[in-house]
Amino acid sequence: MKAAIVGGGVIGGGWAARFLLNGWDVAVADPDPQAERKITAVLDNARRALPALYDRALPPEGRLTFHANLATAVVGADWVQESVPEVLEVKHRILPMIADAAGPNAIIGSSTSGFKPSELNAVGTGAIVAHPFNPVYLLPLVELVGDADTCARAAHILRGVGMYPLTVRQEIDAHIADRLLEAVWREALWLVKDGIATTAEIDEAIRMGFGIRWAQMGLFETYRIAGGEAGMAHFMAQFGPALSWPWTKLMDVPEFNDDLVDLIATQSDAQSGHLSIRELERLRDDNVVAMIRALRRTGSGAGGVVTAHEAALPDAGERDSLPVTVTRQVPSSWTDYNGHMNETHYLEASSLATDRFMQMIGADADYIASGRSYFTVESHVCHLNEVHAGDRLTVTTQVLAGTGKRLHLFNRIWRDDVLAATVETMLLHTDLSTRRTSDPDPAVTARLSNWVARHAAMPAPNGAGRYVGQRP
Ligand SMILES: NC(=O)C1=CN([C@@H]2O[C@H](COP(=O)(O)OP(=O)(O)OC[C@H]3O[C@@H](n4cnc5c(N)ncnc54)[C@H](O)[C@@H]3O)[C@@H](O)[C@H]2O)C=CC1
Ligand SMILES: C[N+](C)(C)CC(=O)CC(=O)[O-]
Repeated sequence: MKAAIVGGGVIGGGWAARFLLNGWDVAVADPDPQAERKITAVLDNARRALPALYDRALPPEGRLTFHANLATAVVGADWVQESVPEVLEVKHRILPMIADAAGPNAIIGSSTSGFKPSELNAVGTGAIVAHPFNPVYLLPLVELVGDADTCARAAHILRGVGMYPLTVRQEIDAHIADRLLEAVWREALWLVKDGIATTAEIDEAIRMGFGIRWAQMGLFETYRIAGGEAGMAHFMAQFGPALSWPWTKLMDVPEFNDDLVDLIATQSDAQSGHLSIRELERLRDDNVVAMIRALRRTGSGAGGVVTAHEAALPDAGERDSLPVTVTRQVPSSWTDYNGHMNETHYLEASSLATDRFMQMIGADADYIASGRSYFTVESHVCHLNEVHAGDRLTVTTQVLAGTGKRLHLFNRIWRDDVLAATVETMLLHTDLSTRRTSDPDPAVTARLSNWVARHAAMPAPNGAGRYVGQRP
């Protein structure tokens, strides 16, 4: 699949990373001679952040090309994303050029933050609004506005690259999310202009309180809880009257002039000027990754999107006639003061492989919910080669024994073609209500026996049965 990105600035760079790291070829068209350098910097950040959301490897990266000529970039693309500046005349000039060069089935999305499809298509290009959020390679939301069939096709493609398409029922200036953001932005500008708060104080007011709430429940569910046991009706009854109190200045906007720009920019420099934009991006990305990973535990918000995308990634197949039970990229959070993957994560990778093998023999989530599982009783890790952030790992699982309650596995952790570690592990089938060992369900035993039979003919792995300190 090929994506063309027209306009490779902040947002175009983010789109390029999102498609590229999901295996698409990406062609970028931007007249700025600095565009390639800037996108390379965004990509460096995206490569350390996006794979860290997943417990499985994303597809191999696609091919990235840069083009001075818009038509060369667009030709043959399945998706064209216009991301030029938010100036209607510029979009009106670029969109017909895209439509002329694109194939009839290509989706043309515009990143516009505020223009309606009817405004964009006054020049008749068939574009839809596909409005993303910065950083596009991490945040799943894309607001889709426009022709229903095109939006449905677009939604399918966006889910395939791990995004969350939200189709806006009716076109409106600034769609849904930017109307909300704009309201907060206007009020914040008033607070700074009137000398009530600094930019830093306003940011603390957001991130120490409601900012944390919104990532996991949004506005309405949060306020439902705030109504106490009587829920939303009580919340409305209590705070409804406040709408007519002088809590808000949203009806008018501060005059946009040089004084306001100077005031905000000076305070912002004092607040964050000690860090470069790329450093701030990395700080933001690390925090966002950690938050989305936390949300994966409950399936809330963006966490549920990543989990669903991960489940749809293709199976890894076999290696050396053994099932590949894990493929994943090493996140920087797995590395330590020695500059390589910390020992805990070898066991984590092996544990993920064992979980996958349990699923393959039918000891899956439903089986565990029915009160039966396997407990690990012993593991032995051999560290053979170093692993670094960004390396791709594959883990294979060999069954050494699997009769009765016992499940004896040998997981090999590969860094490309290098054997990085082996983990030999013994598990016992357990009844979760008595917490005592028990025989597995006959269906699990039967599946396991098949694997035992397949692996019985294989030579015993080098290193199986080793103890600490043993010479090779
Ligand atoms: N920055 C943000 O937070 C967000 C921006 N957007 C939208 O994304 C679009 C782009 O915004 P940014 O990336 O922030 O702007 P930007 O200024 O960072 O990038 C715009 C890019 O377009 C390029 N460009 C200008 N004329 C061009 C042409 N004729 N052909 C190809 N490239 C051309 C420029 O060289 C520049 O690299 C806007 O419509 C904006 O509303 C959407 C979501 C968030
Ligand atoms: C400021 N903005 C209107 C360009 C913001 C957006 O459109 C979305 C975002 O990422 O905040």
